[in-house]
Amino acid sequence: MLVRADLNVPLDGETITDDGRIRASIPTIRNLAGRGAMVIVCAHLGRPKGTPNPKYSLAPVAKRLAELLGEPVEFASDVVGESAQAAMAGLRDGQVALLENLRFEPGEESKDDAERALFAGRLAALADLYVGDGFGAVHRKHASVYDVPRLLPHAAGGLVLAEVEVLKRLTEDPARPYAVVLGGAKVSDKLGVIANLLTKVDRLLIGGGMAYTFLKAQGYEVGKSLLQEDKLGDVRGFLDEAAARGVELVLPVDVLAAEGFAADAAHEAVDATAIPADREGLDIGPRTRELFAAKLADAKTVFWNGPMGVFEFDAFSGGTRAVAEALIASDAFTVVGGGDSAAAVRRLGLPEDGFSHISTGGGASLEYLEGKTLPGLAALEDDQVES
Ligand SMILES: Nc1ncnc2c1ncn2[C@@H]1O[C@H](COP(=O)(O)OP(=O)(O)OP(=O)(O)O)[C@@H](O)[C@H]1O
Ligand SMILES: O=C(O)[C@H](O)COP(=O)(O)O
Repeated sequence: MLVRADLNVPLDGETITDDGRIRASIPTIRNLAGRGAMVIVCAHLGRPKGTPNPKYSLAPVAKRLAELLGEPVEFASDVVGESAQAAMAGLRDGQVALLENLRFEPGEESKDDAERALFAGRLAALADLYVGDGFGAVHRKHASVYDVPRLLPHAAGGLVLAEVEVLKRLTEDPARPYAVVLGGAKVSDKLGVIANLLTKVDRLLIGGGMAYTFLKAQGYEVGKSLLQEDKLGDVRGFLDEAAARGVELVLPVDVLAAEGFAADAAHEAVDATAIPADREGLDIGPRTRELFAAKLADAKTVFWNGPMGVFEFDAFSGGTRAVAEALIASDAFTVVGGGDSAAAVRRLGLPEDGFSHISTGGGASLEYLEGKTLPGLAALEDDQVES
């Protein structure tokens, strides 16, 4: 049985700094192994772009998976090669193996259908059943997510089913005001969802690395902050659209401007309209924290994706903490989505049960909320196609 999981966890060298996604994957793997299946788990880590790279090896994840399962996990040092074949051949009923990072193979993410299908065929040949349980990756039209379930009898895993159930509540008649808070660093991915979100929400709060493209689009300088120059035109369109629809688009009024990207970088709070040219915005400032908390206080539904700053550095974690605390204090239906956002909540020592739900998917949840058909979910719903 091939299980597509999302084990894309943050690493510091070989140390896993947050194992939330591995923990979230355990119940499905344990359930299947417990019922006697030979379980081959496949997953990606980071964005190695089609070539093997030890920095993105899943080896540390295999070790942690074994610890959490309390059972040995055979780790294959390739994806569909000799090591994977040997791991498959050696599996006994109830045993678990993990393949090396799917994204070491160019076929996994290829835009070319034939190339993807070829790789999918090799992956599918390792098993005779497929379980899609990698919720965080269901928005990717990748071989292991989209093509393999077309080749094998398939089912959705428990994690995917549980995530979809919660997100449905956000799409079907959410209690209003409905606010979405966006941040993080995957700016180009996430700018794409804004156009659709503007048709659904009452308030959109933008912080994190995403905010600087908005500030620049309004004509302000952002110094060395994260900037998606090629999206400035789109962002100007979002600002107009929000105004036309009466959606409140709330941007930072101040930021922590740092001398460089480092934990101990000298920094000060400056107006968002006056970021010095040699500085980099690494967190929202104190006035913005208050503003965002006020905008969240009377919301009845809140979805939050993406940290407000570089929370991995203590000095720049205050904005993320403030948003998290505002959600914890509110009586709204609150959902946090995203590997890093969930990791931030745990790293800051905040109670996970302070939120209605913490989702393992960032981009995946956002695209679901947009009302899009997600390739990985569509593939699980489709009738099986003969290979
Ligand atoms: N102002 C900023 N400048 C640079 N990086 C930032 C800034 N604000 C936040 N980040 C970084 O954004 C990263 C998280 O962004 P990402 O978009 O991946 O979040 P996520 O949606 O929770 O995760 P995923 O989409 O992977 O599930 C963190 O590592 C954080 O340091
Ligand atoms: O971290 C995530 O959001 C998922 O694991 C998907 O990763 P990706 O954005 O690199 O496709």
